Formats: sequence, structure tokens, C-alpha cells
Amino acid sequence: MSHLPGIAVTGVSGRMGQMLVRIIGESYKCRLVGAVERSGHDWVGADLGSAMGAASLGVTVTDDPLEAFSQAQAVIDFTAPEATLEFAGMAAQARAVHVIGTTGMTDEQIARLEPAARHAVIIRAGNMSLGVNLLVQLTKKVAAALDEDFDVEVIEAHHHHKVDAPSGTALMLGEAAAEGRGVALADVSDRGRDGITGARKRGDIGFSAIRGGDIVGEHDVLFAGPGERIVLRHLATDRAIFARGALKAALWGQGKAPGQYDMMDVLGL
Ligand SMILES: NC(=O)C1=CN([C@@H]2O[C@H](COP(=O)(O)OP(=O)(O)OC[C@H]3O[C@@H](n4cnc5c(N)ncnc54)[C@H](O)[C@@H]3O)[C@@H](O)[C@H]2O)C=CC1
Ligand SMILES: O=C(O)C1=N[C@H](C(=O)O)C[C@H](O)C1
Repeated sequence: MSHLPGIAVTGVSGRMGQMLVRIIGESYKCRLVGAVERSGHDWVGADLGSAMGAASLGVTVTDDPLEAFSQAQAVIDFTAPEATLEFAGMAAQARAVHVIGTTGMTDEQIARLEPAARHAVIIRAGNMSLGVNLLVQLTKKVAAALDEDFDVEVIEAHHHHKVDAPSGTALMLGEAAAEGRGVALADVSDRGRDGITGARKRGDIGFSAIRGGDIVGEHDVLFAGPGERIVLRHLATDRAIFARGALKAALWGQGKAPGQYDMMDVLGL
């Protein structure tokens, strides 16, 4: 019987789910104890390794999250907003740390995480990579140093399967720029320009989204001023950066007091 923390992965057949299985398999600090997919998925009931086209892993894919979570000390969840809300209640019931990478959650959905966070640790971030979390801090600093002569635009690019826009990362960067300026993002956010939009409003923070091919995730924060431009950029070329960050969070959360945390807490930034 191993004493290493057990991890359950939800959405295990997905792009991030499969990457997490790989990264957990390479780690000597934890073990994979649960693999969850949605009911009706053809992986349910199969050995996870075989379903992935590799050697048996001895973990059967289940559509019963509570069963999987009850074996686990942490749940790593990169799925979809409503699924994540359901998992939050069940992870709290199992007293497992819930690491949420799912993006596209509305403010109302985020507020619905609160009851679960009274009983268990929830760590949620729109981007789990070290590089992006550093970029968030840099964005806050640059925005605080510049005045509204510099127009802020957040430009992001992702693969053609992505369903939400702006990306979770773009929103983190927009929030950081707004915080640096001492304003609320909701008051200055400018999304989806089309047609006769009128001139750009001073102080707005604009968002643009590109979707195409297999782009893993690219983010620019542009500060466009009179006679000069500053561009802060992060390019993700491998989803392993998100999976490693999520695993770090799952281990960091062990023994922490119930509540909501983010990657800044995990990384000490
Ligand atoms: N925070 C971060 O660092 C990152 C966040 N993401 C986010 O993670 C999410 C997933 O991304 P991908 O893996 O690319 O998507 P994907 O579509 O490849 O995978 C999602 C998986 O979740 C499963 N799923 C959906 N509902 C479910 C349910 N009720 N029960 C069990 N499984 C369910 C789907 O069947 C699918 O296998 C997205 O919201 C994405 O934006 C992705 C990469 C990094
Ligand atoms: O869906 C993705 O792929 C990604 N989603 C996250 C986001 O919405 O920012 C993080 C990363 O950019 C990849």
C-alpha cells in the first residue's frame, strides 16, 4: 500500500486529461488512482492504459466520479463548467483537494464553488503554467507604471477545438492590467469589435481571440502608446506546462485549510 497522494483525473480522454496521465505517471511524488469520463463515453469500463493505446495501467475508467474521488487525495479537473461544478461538490464530500483548470466559467458559476470551498481546498486558475503566472505579475506592474496614454490590448490564439473566448488566461491578464490601473475590468472591458464601433475609448482594455490549427496557447499584452509599443508575450508550445502546474497545485494543497486558492498561492508569486 503506497503512502503517496492518490490523484483522480476527470475528463481523462481529453487533451489535458491524457497529458495529466502522462505527467502523473512520470512523477515519483504521487500515483494515479482514478480516471473519470462522462457517461456514454467509449472509454468507460476500459483499462485506462489500453484505452490510451499503451500498456495496462490497472486503473479502470469510470463514469462514477464519487467512487473515483473517494480513493483520492486530489482531483485534477480540466473539463467543462457545469461538470466542474458537479465535481466540486463531490470532491468536497471526499475531502479531496480540487484543482480546477476548466475555463469559461461565468461569475455566477464561480460563486457556486463557494459551498464546496467551505469543506475542502479548491485551487483554480485559468492558466497553471509558471510562465503565464509570472506574466500576470509583469502585466500588473507595467499597467501600474503607465497611464492611459497607453492603450491595453490582450490578444490570444488557440487551437480550433477551443470552445470559450476570451481564454481564461486572457481574462487573467486583463484583470491584472485593470488591477494595475486601479479600475474594475468589468467597467473597461471591450470585447468583440465589429462594424462601425466608433473610436477606441481611452482607458478600455480590449480583447481579441484567434482560433486555428493546433496552437497550444499564445498570449500578448500590448501597451500601445504615442510613438512606442510594449508587448509582453507568452507562448505555450507543450501542454505539459499546464499539467505540471496542476500536479504541483494538487500536492501543495495537501493539508491546507479549506478555501479557494490560485496558482499565485501555489507558486508564491
Ligand atoms: N488552466 C489551464 O492551465 C488550462 C485550462 N484548459 C482548459 O481545460 C478545459 C479542457 O480542455 P481540453 O483538455 O483541451 O478539452 P477536451 O475537450 O480535450 O477535454 C475535455 C474532457 O472533459 C470531458 N468531460 C466533459 N464533461 C464531463 C463530465 N461531465 N464528466 C466527465 N468528463 C467530462 C470530455 O469528455 C473530454 O474528454 C478547457 O476549459 C480548457 O480551456 C486547458 C489547458 C490549460
Ligand atoms: O483551451 C486551452 O487549450 C487552453 N486554455 C486555457 C485558457 O483558456 O487560457 C489555458 C491555455 O491557454 C490553453
